[in-house]
Amino acid sequence: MISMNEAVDRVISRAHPLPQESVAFVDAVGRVVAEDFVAPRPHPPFAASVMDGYAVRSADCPGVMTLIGASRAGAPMRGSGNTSIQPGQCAYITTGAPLPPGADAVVPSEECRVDGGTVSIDANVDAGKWVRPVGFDIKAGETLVPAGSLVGAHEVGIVAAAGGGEICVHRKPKLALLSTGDELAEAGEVEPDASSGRIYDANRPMLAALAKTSGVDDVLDLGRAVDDPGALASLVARAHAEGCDVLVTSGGVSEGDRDYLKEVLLGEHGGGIEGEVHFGRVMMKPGKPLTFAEVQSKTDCGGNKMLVFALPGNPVSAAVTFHLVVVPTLRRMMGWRDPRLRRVHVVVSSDLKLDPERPEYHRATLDWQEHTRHLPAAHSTGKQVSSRLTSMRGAEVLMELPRGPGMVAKGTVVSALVIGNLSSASVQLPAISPEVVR
Ligand SMILES: Nc1nc2c(c(=O)[nH]1)N[C@H]1C(S)=C(S)[C@@H](COP(=O)(O)OP(=O)(O)OC[C@H]3O[C@@H](n4cnc5c(N)ncnc54)[C@H](O)[C@@H]3O)O[C@H]1N2
Ligand code: MOO
Repeated sequence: MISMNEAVDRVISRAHPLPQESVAFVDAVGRVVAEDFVAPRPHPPFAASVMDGYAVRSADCPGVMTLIGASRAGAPMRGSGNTSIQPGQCAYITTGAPLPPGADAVVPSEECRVDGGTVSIDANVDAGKWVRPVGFDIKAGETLVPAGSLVGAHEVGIVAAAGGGEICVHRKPKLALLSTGDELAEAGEVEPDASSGRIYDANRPMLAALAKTSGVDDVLDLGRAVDDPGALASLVARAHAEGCDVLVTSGGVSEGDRDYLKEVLLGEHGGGIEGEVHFGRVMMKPGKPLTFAEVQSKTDCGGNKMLVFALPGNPVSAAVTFHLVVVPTLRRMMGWRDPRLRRVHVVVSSDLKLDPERPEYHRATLDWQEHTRHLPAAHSTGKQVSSRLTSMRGAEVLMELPRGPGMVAKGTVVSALVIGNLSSASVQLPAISPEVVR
């Protein structure tokens, strides 16, 4: 059986960045830039004041100057005849307004005495003081958003400041989702009778939400399928025919007499598809039967290959394996340069029993406490059985625990993969001033 690290390597080696497309910059949030976005013009496009005050010729200061006009943001100084500042003259100016020709500095209004039509300044003023020259913030031709960057709100603002336009980004993958199992009922539907052996489908809504939080919005919902090989084959074929880049299924990949998915992916049950299963078991917990395959049309062998992740049916196994292998795949297709989950070090906050047979991804929430110094404390989410989905509640990391025997003692530092949004993690540290850091 391969290790999880080997599984991730195999998956990433078969996921390729999708072709690029141009989108309006406001629609590029969450996308990865495929070609550098370069500033077409400088910012500011004119020398601009940093303060509300008076635009002067520095050589005139200290001194008394005649006020000849005003330059306001959006309303540069204009006038009949000569609008440039001559020796002995100055102009009122607001923050962001163009510096009038002839002036080379700005003096804040608090440092000026205004008396009718004259302005007195008592101190020396350096040329360039309180002025942002042309291109001070952004130079023309400067790379504003380099290829490989993930576009967020700040990048949108930067591109807007440069005049907006289209950004060249990688296409996002189209993902199909399918739950399998005779026992599944749709959440929200009438409660199944306990004697029917039916349970609600937790995986599809959860995986759809995980796809969304991973940045994928084009999702083909294939619904729930009964454990019938022909029906499964035609649904896999449909996902391929509809141009899905990735298909994620759950259930039906273990050893039961109705676990047909591996055979279906190999093309043994029709549907006009054939496939290659790259691995069908991984030495890890939870999610040992995790299966990864590539499927293509039998009649068009040179056509697109769809990556298929057949996740185990147990809901925790489905969630954990989605994070471990599907998220890096989606990231790679969206153009991420480093698509792997981020690894951090954490301090275990209670004794944890190791699994004697398989390395385990133990779910935990984090909090930063003074006594753990610079590392966060990781609190187990409790019983880790793969059917107990509440062990995923609030989970921010998957601690990478080795195979047993024995335990990991409270206070031990272990590595953990980040699956949550750490900006909402519980942080209890006092602020540190720079002197303390030194
Ligand atoms: N003889 C063996 N049996 C099992 C093995 C094994 O190695 N040998 N592996 C076990 C492990 S580990 C796992 S994990 C499960 C995975 O099995 P499947 O992927 O075939 O999943 P199912 O049997 O279809 O379902 C397992 C479990 O999960 C429930 N389930 C399925 N789908 C959903 C859903 N959409 N929402 C909520 N719950 C779901 C299902 O009812 C079962 O209880 O196999 C072990 N067996
Ligand atoms: O690998 Mo399974 O997820 O232990 O139940």
